[in-house]
Amino acid sequence: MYRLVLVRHGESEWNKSNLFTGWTDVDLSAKGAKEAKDAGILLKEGKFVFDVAYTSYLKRAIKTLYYILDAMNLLWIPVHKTWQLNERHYGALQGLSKLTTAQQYGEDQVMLWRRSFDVLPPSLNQEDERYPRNDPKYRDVPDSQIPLTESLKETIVRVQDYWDREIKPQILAGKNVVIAAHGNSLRALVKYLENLSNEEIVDVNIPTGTPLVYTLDENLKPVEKYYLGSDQKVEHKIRKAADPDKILE
Ligand SMILES: O=C(O)[C@H](O)COP(=O)(O)O
Repeated sequence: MYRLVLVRHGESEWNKSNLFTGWTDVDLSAKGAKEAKDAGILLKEGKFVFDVAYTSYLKRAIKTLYYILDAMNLLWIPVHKTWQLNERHYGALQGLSKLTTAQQYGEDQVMLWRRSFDVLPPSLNQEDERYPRNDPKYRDVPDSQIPLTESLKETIVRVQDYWDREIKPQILAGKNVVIAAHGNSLRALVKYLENLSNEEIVDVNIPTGTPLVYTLDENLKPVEKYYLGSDQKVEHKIRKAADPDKILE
Protein backbone atom coordinates (compact mmCIF):
# COMPACT_ATOMS: atom_id res chain seq x y z
CA MET A 1 0.00 0.00 0.00
CA TYR A 2 1.09 3.55 -0.74
CA ARG A 3 -0.06 6.92 0.59
CA LEU A 4 -0.44 10.07 -1.51
CA VAL A 5 -1.49 13.55 -0.33
CA LEU A 6 -2.97 16.18 -2.65
CA VAL A 7 -3.54 19.79 -1.56
CA ARG A 8 -5.24 22.58 -3.50
CA HIS A 9 -3.59 25.93 -2.74
CA GLY A 10 -5.11 28.14 -0.03
CA GLU A 11 -7.53 30.91 -1.02
CA SER A 12 -5.92 33.24 -3.59
CA GLU A 13 -6.56 36.96 -4.02
CA TRP A 14 -8.66 36.12 -7.08
CA ASN A 15 -10.59 33.34 -5.32
CA LYS A 16 -11.42 36.00 -2.78
CA SER A 17 -12.75 38.40 -5.41
CA ASN A 18 -14.26 35.52 -7.43
CA LEU A 19 -12.39 36.09 -10.71
CA PHE A 20 -11.53 33.41 -13.28
CA THR A 21 -7.83 32.80 -12.64
CA GLY A 22 -6.35 29.90 -14.62
CA TRP A 23 -2.68 30.60 -15.38
CA THR A 24 -2.75 34.16 -13.94
CA ASP A 25 -0.06 34.14 -11.27
CA VAL A 26 -1.93 35.68 -8.34
CA ASP A 27 -0.81 35.48 -4.73
CA LEU A 28 -2.45 33.85 -1.74
CA SER A 29 -4.79 36.02 0.32
CA ALA A 30 -3.98 36.37 4.04
CA LYS A 31 -6.72 33.79 4.66
CA GLY A 32 -5.16 31.47 2.04
CA ALA A 33 -1.75 31.67 3.73
CA LYS A 34 -3.39 30.74 7.03
CA GLU A 35 -5.22 27.82 5.38
CA ALA A 36 -1.88 26.55 4.08
CA LYS A 37 -0.19 26.83 7.48
CA ASP A 38 -3.16 25.10 9.13
CA ALA A 39 -2.93 22.30 6.55
CA GLY A 40 0.72 21.82 7.50
CA ILE A 41 -0.17 21.67 11.19
CA LEU A 42 -2.89 19.07 10.51
CA LEU A 43 -0.44 16.95 8.53
CA LYS A 44 2.17 17.23 11.25
CA GLU A 45 -0.35 16.29 13.94
CA GLY A 46 -1.42 13.33 11.77
CA LYS A 47 2.25 12.19 11.74
CA PHE A 48 2.54 12.47 7.97
CA VAL A 49 6.06 12.66 6.54
CA PHE A 50 6.98 13.40 2.91
CA ASP A 51 10.08 12.45 0.95
CA VAL A 52 9.41 14.47 -2.18
CA ALA A 53 7.00 17.23 -3.22
CA TYR A 54 5.52 18.43 -6.50
CA THR A 55 3.91 21.73 -7.39
CA SER A 56 3.12 24.00 -10.33
CA TYR A 57 4.84 27.13 -11.66
CA LEU A 58 2.22 29.33 -9.96
CA LYS A 59 3.02 31.11 -6.69
CA ARG A 60 -0.28 30.33 -4.95
CA ALA A 61 0.53 26.60 -5.11
CA ILE A 62 4.27 27.03 -4.49
CA LYS A 63 3.70 29.16 -1.38
CA THR A 64 1.05 26.75 -0.10
CA LEU A 65 3.54 23.91 -0.40
CA TYR A 66 6.26 25.88 1.42
CA TYR A 67 3.91 26.86 4.26
CA ILE A 68 2.99 23.19 4.64
CA LEU A 69 6.58 21.95 4.55
CA ASP A 70 7.63 24.70 6.96
CA ALA A 71 4.96 23.68 9.49
CA MET A 72 6.17 20.07 9.15
CA ASN A 73 9.88 20.97 9.42
CA LEU A 74 10.37 19.44 5.97
CA LEU A 75 11.65 22.42 3.99
CA TRP A 76 14.73 20.38 3.12
CA ILE A 77 13.01 17.76 0.94
CA PRO A 78 13.25 17.93 -2.89
CA VAL A 79 10.53 20.07 -4.49
CA HIS A 80 9.83 19.64 -8.21
CA LYS A 81 7.98 22.41 -10.03
CA THR A 82 6.29 21.90 -13.37
CA TRP A 83 3.94 23.87 -15.66
CA GLN A 84 2.13 20.56 -16.21
CA LEU A 85 0.53 20.86 -12.73
CA ASN A 86 -0.62 24.45 -13.43
CA GLU A 87 -4.30 25.27 -13.11
CA ARG A 88 -6.44 24.57 -16.19
CA HIS A 89 -5.96 27.54 -18.57
CA TYR A 90 -9.20 29.56 -18.45
CA GLY A 91 -8.60 31.27 -21.84
CA ALA A 92 -10.20 34.67 -22.39
CA LEU A 93 -12.24 34.28 -19.20
CA GLN A 94 -9.11 34.94 -17.11
CA GLY A 95 -9.56 38.11 -15.06
CA LEU A 96 -13.36 38.26 -15.52
CA SER A 97 -15.77 38.08 -12.61
CA LYS A 98 -17.53 34.70 -12.31
CA LEU A 99 -20.66 36.48 -11.07
CA THR A 100 -20.81 39.06 -13.89
CA THR A 101 -20.03 36.37 -16.47
CA ALA A 102 -22.93 34.28 -15.13
CA GLN A 103 -25.24 37.31 -15.36
CA GLN A 104 -24.11 37.89 -18.95
CA TYR A 105 -24.01 34.31 -20.33
CA GLY A 106 -26.25 32.48 -17.84
CA GLU A 107 -25.32 30.22 -14.95
CA ASP A 108 -25.64 27.07 -17.08
CA GLN A 109 -23.04 28.26 -19.59
CA VAL A 110 -20.65 29.28 -16.80
CA MET A 111 -21.07 25.88 -15.12
CA LEU A 112 -20.24 24.21 -18.45
CA TRP A 113 -17.06 26.27 -18.70
CA ARG A 114 -16.18 25.57 -15.07
CA ARG A 115 -17.00 21.92 -14.60
CA SER A 116 -17.76 20.08 -17.87
CA PHE A 117 -15.25 17.58 -19.17
CA ASP A 118 -14.68 18.96 -22.65
CA VAL A 119 -16.32 22.38 -23.15
CA LEU A 120 -13.54 24.88 -23.91
CA PRO A 121 -13.72 28.39 -22.44
CA PRO A 122 -13.41 31.17 -25.09
CA SER A 123 -9.84 31.17 -26.41
CA LEU A 124 -7.12 33.82 -26.11
CA ASN A 125 -5.37 34.83 -29.31
CA GLN A 126 -1.60 34.99 -29.59
CA GLU A 127 -1.59 38.80 -29.57
CA ASP A 128 -3.16 38.85 -26.10
CA GLU A 129 -0.78 39.95 -23.33
CA ARG A 130 -2.09 36.97 -21.32
CA TYR A 131 -0.66 34.54 -23.92
CA PRO A 132 1.68 32.38 -21.79
CA ARG A 133 4.44 32.58 -24.43
CA ASN A 134 4.99 36.17 -23.18
CA ASP A 135 5.90 34.87 -19.72
CA PRO A 136 9.54 33.77 -19.13
CA LYS A 137 8.33 30.93 -16.87
CA TYR A 138 7.22 29.05 -19.97
CA ARG A 139 10.27 29.66 -22.17
CA ASP A 140 11.10 25.93 -22.27
CA VAL A 141 7.57 24.78 -23.09
CA PRO A 142 7.19 23.94 -26.82
CA ASP A 143 4.78 26.20 -28.78
CA SER A 144 2.53 23.22 -29.49
CA GLN A 145 1.94 22.73 -25.76
CA ILE A 146 1.33 26.36 -24.77
CA PRO A 147 -2.44 26.65 -24.24
CA LEU A 148 -4.74 29.45 -25.41
CA THR A 149 -7.58 27.81 -23.47
CA GLU A 150 -8.16 24.38 -21.92
CA SER A 151 -11.04 22.18 -20.87
CA LEU A 152 -10.51 19.49 -18.26
CA LYS A 153 -9.86 17.07 -21.14
CA GLU A 154 -6.70 18.91 -22.27
CA THR A 155 -5.64 19.44 -18.65
CA ILE A 156 -5.79 15.68 -18.01
CA VAL A 157 -3.43 14.98 -20.92
CA ARG A 158 -0.61 17.12 -19.47
CA VAL A 159 -1.24 16.16 -15.82
CA GLN A 160 -1.37 12.46 -16.63
CA ASP A 161 1.80 12.67 -18.72
CA TYR A 162 3.69 14.21 -15.77
CA TRP A 163 2.16 11.73 -13.33
CA ASP A 164 3.24 8.76 -15.46
CA ARG A 165 6.75 10.04 -16.16
CA GLU A 166 7.73 11.66 -12.86
CA ILE A 167 5.41 11.05 -9.92
CA LYS A 168 4.27 7.44 -10.34
CA PRO A 169 7.83 5.99 -10.38
CA GLN A 170 8.61 7.82 -7.11
CA ILE A 171 5.53 6.40 -5.39
CA LEU A 172 6.30 2.90 -6.67
CA ALA A 173 9.83 3.32 -5.29
CA GLY A 174 8.29 3.81 -1.85
CA LYS A 175 8.56 7.62 -1.61
CA ASN A 176 5.90 9.53 0.33
CA VAL A 177 4.62 12.16 -2.09
CA VAL A 178 2.72 15.43 -1.60
CA ILE A 179 1.34 17.41 -4.54
CA ALA A 180 0.29 21.06 -4.06
CA ALA A 181 -1.63 22.21 -7.10
CA HIS A 182 -4.97 23.66 -8.23
CA GLY A 183 -8.71 22.99 -8.24
CA ASN A 184 -8.82 21.72 -11.81
CA SER A 185 -5.33 20.24 -12.23
CA LEU A 186 -6.16 18.15 -9.14
CA ARG A 187 -9.63 17.28 -10.54
CA ALA A 188 -7.75 16.01 -13.60
CA LEU A 189 -5.58 13.77 -11.41
CA VAL A 190 -8.54 12.61 -9.28
CA LYS A 191 -10.49 11.67 -12.44
CA TYR A 192 -7.56 9.61 -13.67
CA LEU A 193 -6.72 7.96 -10.31
CA GLU A 194 -10.33 7.09 -9.48
CA ASN A 195 -11.22 6.24 -13.10
CA LEU A 196 -14.26 8.56 -12.90
CA SER A 197 -16.51 8.98 -15.94
CA ASN A 198 -16.85 12.30 -17.78
CA GLU A 199 -20.20 12.73 -15.99
CA GLU A 200 -18.95 11.83 -12.50
CA ILE A 201 -16.12 14.38 -12.54
CA VAL A 202 -18.62 17.25 -13.06
CA ASP A 203 -19.67 17.00 -9.40
CA VAL A 204 -16.16 16.85 -7.94
CA ASN A 205 -15.08 20.07 -6.21
CA ILE A 206 -11.78 20.33 -4.38
CA PRO A 207 -11.65 22.69 -1.39
CA THR A 208 -8.78 25.15 -0.82
CA GLY A 209 -5.99 24.33 1.65
CA THR A 210 -7.40 20.95 2.71
CA PRO A 211 -5.18 17.84 2.49
CA LEU A 212 -6.79 15.00 0.50
CA VAL A 213 -5.28 11.68 1.54
CA TYR A 214 -5.33 8.59 -0.68
CA THR A 215 -4.29 5.05 0.17
CA LEU A 216 -3.31 3.33 -3.08
CA ASP A 217 -2.90 -0.39 -3.80
CA GLU A 218 0.12 -1.87 -5.59
CA ASN A 219 -1.36 -0.80 -8.97
CA LEU A 220 -1.90 2.72 -7.58
CA LYS A 221 -5.67 2.26 -7.53
CA PRO A 222 -7.30 4.10 -4.59
CA VAL A 223 -8.59 1.89 -1.77
CA GLU A 224 -9.32 4.75 0.66
CA LYS A 225 -9.75 8.51 0.38
CA TYR A 226 -10.43 11.19 2.99
CA TYR A 227 -9.92 14.88 3.70
CA LEU A 228 -8.01 15.94 6.83
CA GLY A 229 -9.96 18.28 9.08
CA SER A 230 -13.38 18.51 10.68
CA ASP A 231 -16.21 17.17 8.48
CA GLN A 232 -18.20 20.36 8.91
CA LYS A 233 -15.34 22.62 7.84
CA VAL A 234 -14.44 20.41 4.87
CA GLU A 235 -18.09 20.24 3.72
CA HIS A 236 -18.39 24.04 3.90
CA LYS A 237 -15.23 24.47 1.83
CA ILE A 238 -16.37 21.94 -0.77
CA ARG A 239 -19.66 23.84 -1.18
CA LYS A 240 -17.70 27.06 -1.51
CA ALA A 241 -15.46 25.54 -4.22
CA ALA A 242 -18.61 24.45 -6.09
CA ASP A 243 -20.40 27.76 -5.89
CA PRO A 244 -18.41 30.67 -4.46
CA ASP A 245 -21.23 33.19 -5.09
CA LYS A 246 -23.79 31.41 -2.97
CA ILE A 247 -21.64 30.87 0.12
CA LEU A 248 -21.51 33.60 2.71
CA GLU A 249 -18.61 33.43 5.15
O1 LIG B 1 -8.85 29.21 -12.06
C1 LIG B 1 -9.72 29.53 -11.24
O2 LIG B 1 -10.52 30.48 -11.42
C2 LIG B 1 -9.85 28.73 -9.96
O3 LIG B 1 -8.64 28.33 -9.53
C3 LIG B 1 -10.73 27.52 -10.13
O4 LIG B 1 -11.91 27.98 -10.57
P1 LIG B 1 -13.23 27.11 -10.84
O5 LIG B 1 -13.73 26.60 -9.54
O6 LIG B 1 -14.15 28.11 -11.47
O7 LIG B 1 -12.86 26.05 -11.82
